[in-house]
This record gives sequence, structure tokens and C-alpha cells, in this order.
Amino acid sequence: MVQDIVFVTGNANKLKEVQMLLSGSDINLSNEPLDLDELQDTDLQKIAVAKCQQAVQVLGAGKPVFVEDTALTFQEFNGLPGAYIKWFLKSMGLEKIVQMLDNFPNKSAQAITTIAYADSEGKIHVFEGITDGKIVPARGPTAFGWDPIFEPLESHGQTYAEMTKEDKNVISHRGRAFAKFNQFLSGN
Ligand SMILES: O=P(O)(O)OP(=O)(O)OP(=O)(O)OC[C@H]1O[C@@H](n2cnc3c(O)ncnc32)[C@H](O)[C@@H]1O
Ligand SMILES: [Mg+2]
Repeated sequence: MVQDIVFVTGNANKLKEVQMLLSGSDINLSNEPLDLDELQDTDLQKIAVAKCQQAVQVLGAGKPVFVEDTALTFQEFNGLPGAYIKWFLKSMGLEKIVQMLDNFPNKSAQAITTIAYADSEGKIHVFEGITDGKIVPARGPTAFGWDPIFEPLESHGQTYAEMTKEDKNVISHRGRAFAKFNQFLSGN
């Protein structure tokens, strides 16, 4: 059965990837481009759940809706910038983010997408996808966020920005989170 589900995001690049990731499923996806408040926290699930609760409040209860929050965590910094990567990116740019790690040999990072989905009864379900990689000097087009400085371990030396969207989706944090979400929805 086809399910109508709303994805609340103001990020067009995200939306494009999510549309691709859900294209084979029985979901009739629509987008509400609201810029929701984001809780200041290092707990990624808490952030996603609060964002989802806010989306339900704005759109009204009873409509299945989901949000996702994406973080970039540096192992050397015990998880930071994490969800704050958005503001680092806006204020400093990619080059300085890479330079933050100049004095540290440990460049390990994780890209993490946390989806929070409110079903028609208002129950919230959370799904997470993680991709391990490292931070490198920018390579590839700067079309989407920090894609040029994240090199996943499984990519044979390419940054996300150097990969096609199709290839990125196979190994990405977002791809993994949405694979779980898809499986959940198809079982419902
Ligand atoms: O409306 P929402 O969905 O919250 O969209 P947003 O742009 O605010 O997104 P986040 O709060 O999840 O912040 C994540 C930051 O990381 C960036 N980002 C998210 N996913 C990414 C990906 O797969 N590759 C590179 N950058 C990404 C994004 O542009 C933001 O700067
Ligand atoms: Mg946001």
C-alpha cells in the first residue's frame, strides 16, 4: 500500500539524495521546506527526536512525518563538531575545518545520519546510519556540504564529492539510515 509521508527539510541536496533512496519504495514522498530549530546537544538521537516533535507540532498530528539530522564527528575531538558541523561550515569553510586537525595525526571521522519518524499515531521511531572515514584536504566539486573533505574507508580513495550520487548512496551514512527506514516501512 502506498503511504503518504512528509519529509521536513530545508536542504535541497539532502532532499535529492533521500528521493533517490526512497524511489523504489511504496512511499509517496512530499517535502515541507521548513527550517526547524535544532536542539544544542551532542546526543544525536535527542536532536532528531526534538526536530521531529517540532515538525509534528507545525504540520499537525496524524500525518506521518520524518526529519533527519546529519553529523560529522571527529574521533580526535571525541565526537565534535558532530551536529554543529553546519555552523562550522557556515562560519569557517572547508579549508579551516581541515586545518583544525593539522596538529593531530588522527584524522578519523564518522558521518552519521539520524532519522526520526513520527507515525500516524504520533509514535516516534529512530534509525541511524554510520559511515567511517577520514578528513582530507578538499577534493571534488563543492556541491554538497562537507562532501569534498570526507573520504569514506570503503570508497577506494575517493571523497564523497568525487563519487557519483549513486555510488555515494550505496555506502553513505544517509544510505544506511534510509535502508533501515525502508525496511521498517515495508514491514508495516
Ligand atoms: O533542514 P535540515 O534537514 O535540518 O537541513 P540542514 O542543512 O540544516 O542539515 P543538518 O541540520 O542535518 O546539518 C548538517 C550539515 O551537514 C551538511 N550535510 C548533511 N548531509 C551531508 C552529506 O551527505 N554530505 C555533506 N554534507 C552534508 C549540511 O549541508 C549541513 O551543513
Ligand atoms: Mg538543520
